[in-house]
Amino acid sequence: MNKINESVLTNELTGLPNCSENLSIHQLTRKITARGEGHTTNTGAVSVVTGKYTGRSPEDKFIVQTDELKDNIDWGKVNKPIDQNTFYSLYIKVVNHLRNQDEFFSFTGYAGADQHYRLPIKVITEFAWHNLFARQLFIEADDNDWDCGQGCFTVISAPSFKADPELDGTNSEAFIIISMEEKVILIGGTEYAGEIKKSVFSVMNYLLPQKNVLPMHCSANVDYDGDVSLFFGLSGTGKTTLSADPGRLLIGDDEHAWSPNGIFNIEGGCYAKCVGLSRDKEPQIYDSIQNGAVLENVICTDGVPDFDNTSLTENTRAAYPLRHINNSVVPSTAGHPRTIIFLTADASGVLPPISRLNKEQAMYHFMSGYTSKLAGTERGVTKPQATFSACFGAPFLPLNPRRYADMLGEKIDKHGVDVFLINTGWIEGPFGKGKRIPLEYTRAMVRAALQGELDEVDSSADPIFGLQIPVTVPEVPEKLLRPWETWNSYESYKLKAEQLAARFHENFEKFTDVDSAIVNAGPLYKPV
Ligand SMILES: Nc1ncnc2c1ncn2[C@@H]1O[C@H](COP(=O)(O)OP(=O)(O)O)[C@@H](O)[C@H]1O
Ligand SMILES: C=C(OP(=O)(O)O)C(=O)O
Ligand SMILES: [Mn+2]
Repeated sequence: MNKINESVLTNELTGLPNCSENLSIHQLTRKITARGEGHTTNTGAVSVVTGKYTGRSPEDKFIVQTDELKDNIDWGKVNKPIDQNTFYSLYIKVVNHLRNQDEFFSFTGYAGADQHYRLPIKVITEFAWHNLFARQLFIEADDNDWDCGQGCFTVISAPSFKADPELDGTNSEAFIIISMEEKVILIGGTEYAGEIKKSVFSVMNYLLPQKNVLPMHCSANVDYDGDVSLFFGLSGTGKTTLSADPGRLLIGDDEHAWSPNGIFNIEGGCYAKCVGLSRDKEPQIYDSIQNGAVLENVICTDGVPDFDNTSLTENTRAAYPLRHINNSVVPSTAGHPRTIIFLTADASGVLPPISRLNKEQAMYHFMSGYTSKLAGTERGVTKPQATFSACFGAPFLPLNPRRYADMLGEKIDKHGVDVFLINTGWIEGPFGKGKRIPLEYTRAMVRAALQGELDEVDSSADPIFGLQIPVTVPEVPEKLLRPWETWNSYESYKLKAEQLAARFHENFEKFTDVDSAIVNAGPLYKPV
């Protein structure tokens, strides 16, 4: 028996008279307004603010270190160890904190749309709105269908419980602690709902590889002939935006897994960034913010959201279930991908807007995970910050990135997948300095790649990065395709590009024992 069961807290939280279980969307919405947690908007969404924490807090995230995990987890800056006793004493405090509330909430459902691989989860929250978030983001069980099976994971979220770092062994008042052994995720001190979904994703990134399933930080959609595409990318690179496509069916916007049977969504809902959201540019996302959706940190006046107001954060969010998008696939499973797109938001304006990757380049760029952290998603990031985030999702990977990369490589090979690198970042030239490449052009490039329109198009070689750039893409100004032509001077382009290439090489040094063909698929330019 484990320590939690032995403790005085044998009574589970659920089952207590003050625990409201599996309330409906309507009931939760009423609770949220009655308890003063938030307001409803003109479209029936719920609007809440999260206070101090408006993005993820990576410094506050820990994994409980046990003998079994010692050699399995890739310990370091992302996966910081915390000892079992520290976890247990904090767990007891948090549970008591919840038990002492007049009311708290519980949702039972699943992570994983494929019945063979799904993980039963329980999300126990102090706030009604976090429970609505969980209901919308995870997968609902059919009535009476929920089966804890071989082990349910419990997420406990108690934002008003603030840790004392000195006493409790945390980094700050906020903490996100994962115990794989106890199957518990303990969250306190922060109200940002993204912690709930991304910590479950971290758990899936640990569990699924054991079942020979590859978890992926990507969105997914499928055309009407069944051709599946994946869009990998770190936060803000366009997974949610670009996967919402009226011409294709949405499978999911953020977390998927690839099994021997095909792909499946880990979640049942989407979590879209809302900064600058307009019906004109992103109609599907805009129209999903209806009854039961949750708006986080969006300023509303008389119930009308102002998506241009970033006074609380750049990282404003909307959470809604997949069924709010009319062309979505629920249950969200599909076949093997035919095309994979790596999204990168290059802040230095030197990566081409689209290039085709051969197999070795695909591996090289997946392992590198070059992009920028965008303002707001992580605490302390206020402007685009270049980063190498392995597998385009380093913050969520408990295992060594090689595990995931090797699995992806095998699958790309086996299924003959086409891979493209698309830069959704900042470009020099025609649209003004410091502007992101217009969304309409990125969409046109994605369309061309997915419809096979680039298969017959010649390509030109990128002089610094060695990427194959299509010479033309329908509906995209030709000049935009080759960054060295958009810069005012070739020399300044070259300098910047060489600097970035050098960073690629430097970052890749951490990968030892890699096939030389993959190492050589990096940038052509090498610093002397
Ligand atoms: N060229 C572009 N491609 C994709 N997104 C863009 C582009 N230009 C601006 N954006 C904006 O960037 C944000 C992308 O965020 P999102 O799709 O939520 O990323 P992710 O899901 O990867 O975190 C959206 O707010 C979108 O409107
Ligand atoms: C929710 C997050 O991810 P994304 O922006 O990819 O949706 C996050 O990183 O906190
Ligand atoms: Mn997203």
